[in-house]
Amino acid sequence: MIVWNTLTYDQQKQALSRPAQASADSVKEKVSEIIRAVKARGDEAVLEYTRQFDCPSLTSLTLSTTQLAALAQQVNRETRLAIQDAYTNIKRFHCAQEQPSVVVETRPGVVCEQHTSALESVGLYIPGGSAPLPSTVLMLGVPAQIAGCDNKVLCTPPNAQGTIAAEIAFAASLCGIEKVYLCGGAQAIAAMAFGTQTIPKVDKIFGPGNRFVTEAKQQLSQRTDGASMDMPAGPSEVLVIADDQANPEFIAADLLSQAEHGEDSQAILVCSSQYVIEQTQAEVERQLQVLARQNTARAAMNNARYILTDSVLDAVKVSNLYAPEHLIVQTDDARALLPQIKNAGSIFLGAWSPESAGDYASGTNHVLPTYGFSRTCSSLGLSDFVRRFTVQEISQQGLTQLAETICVLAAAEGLDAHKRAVSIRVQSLQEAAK
Ligand SMILES: NC(=O)c1ccc[n+]([C@@H]2O[C@H](COP(=O)([O-])OP(=O)(O)OC[C@H]3O[C@@H](n4cnc5c(N)ncnc54)[C@H](O)[C@@H]3O)[C@@H](O)[C@H]2O)c1
Ligand SMILES: N[C@H](CO)Cc1c[nH]c[nH+]1
Ligand SMILES: [Zn+2]
Repeated sequence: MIVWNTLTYDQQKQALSRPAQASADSVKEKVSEIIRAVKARGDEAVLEYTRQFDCPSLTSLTLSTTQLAALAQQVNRETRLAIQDAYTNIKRFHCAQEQPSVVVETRPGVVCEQHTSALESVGLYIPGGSAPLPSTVLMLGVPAQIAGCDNKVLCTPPNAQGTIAAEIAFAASLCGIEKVYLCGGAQAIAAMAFGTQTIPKVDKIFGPGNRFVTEAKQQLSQRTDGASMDMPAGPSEVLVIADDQANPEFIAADLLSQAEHGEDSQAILVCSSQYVIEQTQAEVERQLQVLARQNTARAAMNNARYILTDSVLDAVKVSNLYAPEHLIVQTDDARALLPQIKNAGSIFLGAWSPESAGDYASGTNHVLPTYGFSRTCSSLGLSDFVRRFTVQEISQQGLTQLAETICVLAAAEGLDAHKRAVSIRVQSLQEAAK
């Protein structure tokens, strides 16, 4: 247990350091090598890496529409209904995010508009290294479908048998996704950014992934021949703020729910009660015993932090410093803390709002910024799948009214041609009026 108010500034930084960044340099180098290979050799390189990391016997990167439909058929009724229910809630929440066009007459005859249009071609990355994530298909596919993106390209790593989980195929079919490719990791991101003989080039790439995926997104977003990216959404993080009223069993379950994603997941409890921290630690140990992914969760819990603060408000300050992907608030009046919370990808208020609800079915998006990027990046939403553009239409009267302001500002900037583009019009109006 870490007692926050005894730490120096450097110790506080250390207490909130993220495990996934430790090996960043070797990951950077490996990812650069993969990107270079995909750029130079296209499909051949993607296939080579996919054989190396995912499926040694793979012969084709494509999953045909017939194969996709056959896989989707294999999903049992219970799972099918659950995927459909989650789809409905996610669709309801994301449909409500639609932005109406803005039309404003800033002064008579000067009409300014803002509209949106769907991105034409989007790449959806669905993680599959450690667990296939059909829920992520919904989180990316639903907003892409609502926005009306014409081209939806999905990449996900194949399993050792050279195929994908039936649930991924079913979720993809619900979202109207027909182009599915069997590749993962940095090679999949590079393939969608550059385009290969088989995999179409896309304008923007979405989706979470491990450190190789996240690094590839970062590197490719900085290249003129790359693609835009949604956000850095890497290894899962959860931070729980709790007080002496919180239930240690619930807290432990929430910490473990993210720890089981991967060894580099991070779980942090910041709590104003030493008793609750100690009970939670004991409970984590008890619950670990029965988890199927006990080894992964245990390894991640080695990076867990239990931080004792003087008050709940101090706990919020610690959380703001860390800027977690997910923040769960299990305190007496959780909503009352909301105005103090500055940085968090998605916030879960109260004892009955576990993070798993947002991961699967409540309706919010589970693709969220990690590594502290929740300070500046938003959780994924409909607006990420559209671009905004403005339109203006100015009448003779409108331009005449604006002319002096424009001409004075253009002169102040020493840009004569700008000034002339207005004055020439105003003069023509004055001459016509003579
Ligand atoms: N932040 C979010 O919104 C969010 C949402 C869902 C999942 N996640 C995270 O996504 C991650 C999924 O990771 P995953 O590993 O299960 O699947 P993944 O699909 O992201 O990664 C698997 C791929 O990693 C590549 N890879 C593995 N070892 C490699 C190596 N040594 N060198 C180069 N490439 C290598 C392989 O190409 C493989 O196909 C988890 O960390 C999970 O926490 C985050
Ligand atoms: N918690 C993950 C985001 O960090 C999303 C997820 C998918 N499936 C289960 N959980
Ligand atoms: Zn999760």
